[in-house]
Amino acid sequence: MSEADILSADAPLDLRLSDEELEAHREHITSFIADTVEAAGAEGAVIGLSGGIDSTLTAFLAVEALGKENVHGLVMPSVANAEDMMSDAEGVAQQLEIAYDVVEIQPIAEAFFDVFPEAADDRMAAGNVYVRTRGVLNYFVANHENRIVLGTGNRAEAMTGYFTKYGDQAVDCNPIGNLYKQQVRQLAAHVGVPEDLVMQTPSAEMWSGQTDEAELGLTYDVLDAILALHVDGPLTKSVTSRHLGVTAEQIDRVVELVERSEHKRSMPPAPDALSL
Ligand SMILES: Nc1ncnc2c1ncn2[C@@H]1O[C@H](COP(=O)(O)OP(=O)(O)OC[C@H]2O[C@@H]([n+]3cccc(C(=O)O)c3)[C@H](O)[C@@H]2O)[C@@H](O)[C@H]1O
Ligand SMILES: Nc1ncnc2c1ncn2[C@@H]1O[C@H](COP(=O)(O)OP(=O)(O)OP(=O)(O)O)[C@@H](O)[C@H]1O
Ligand SMILES: [Mg+2]
Repeated sequence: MSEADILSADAPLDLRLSDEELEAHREHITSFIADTVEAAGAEGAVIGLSGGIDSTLTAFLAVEALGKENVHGLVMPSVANAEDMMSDAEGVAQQLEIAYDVVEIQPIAEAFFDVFPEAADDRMAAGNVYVRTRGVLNYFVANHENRIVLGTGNRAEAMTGYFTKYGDQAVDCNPIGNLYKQQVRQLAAHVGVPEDLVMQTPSAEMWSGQTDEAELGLTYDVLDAILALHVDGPLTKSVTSRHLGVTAEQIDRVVELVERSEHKRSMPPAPDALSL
């Protein structure tokens, strides 16, 4: 989009896609999933189901792309998960009629906590253990069943580094990785995800009461708009601030999140080869 198009839009925070655009995304993403599975010579996909909107939408699209018999869901509760989220996750698997397992990860995480008890009280370090444990289990099943692991990361999370390095980002592909969070909700509603799941408060559930927006210090509407118009788009900081009605500090915060998380989006670096 050009700067003139952006500035003439009525609702600056609204990254709404038309029905035609949503349908194009649906077809593009389902083809992507089918092609990725085929290119891997795999027989289907594994996906972690949290009851949240990212995994629910990805599961809906995966079933459309691969057929329900080729998607295996894993629901992996820890003590940090709300019970209603876990029953929502099972409800998604049941609605889609896919095979799924419920794997309690608390005992696995406790084995890690026991060997470094001093780290177990650090909620971020401990929360990342839950996330990485789920990644290990996804690959355990994928290796055994010749499946690929579907990631559920969206564009706002990828750009801000709002994921656990080698945790929920340790996947084979991210079908919704180019959609901002608002667009994830729109596409979810479009493909028939139940309304209560579409409107759920986003949470990583690494500790009780965690929410994405409180931790990020930004709502997804503001975050998406700053990413789309300023970081991905052509608007300068001052034009973005005036156009969106956001503060310079909010823009600085987003830019800082993007810059600080560069290491999460690239392969681990090594020094240049020395020719001796
Ligand atoms: N500049 C740099 N160059 C190379 N490596 C660097 C680095 N800075 C940190 N690191 C490494 O990265 C580690 C920190 O990264 P990491 O382990 O990911 O941990 P961290 O980024 O501190 O925490 C993960 C964040 O993602 C959020 N999250 C996680 C999982 C799911 C979701 C969700 O939305 O569902 C959200 C979570 O709430 C938290 O804000 C450091 O311990 C260090 O090993
Ligand atoms: N308890 C869980 N069981 C299985 N998978 C999980 C669980 N918690 C998280 N995951 C996986 O980690 C992914 C990242 O979590 P994230 O919170 O970003 O997405 P979400 O829960 O699907 O959506 P939302 O952002 O609305 O909370 C999930 O999409 C899911 O694949
Ligand atoms: Mg979640």
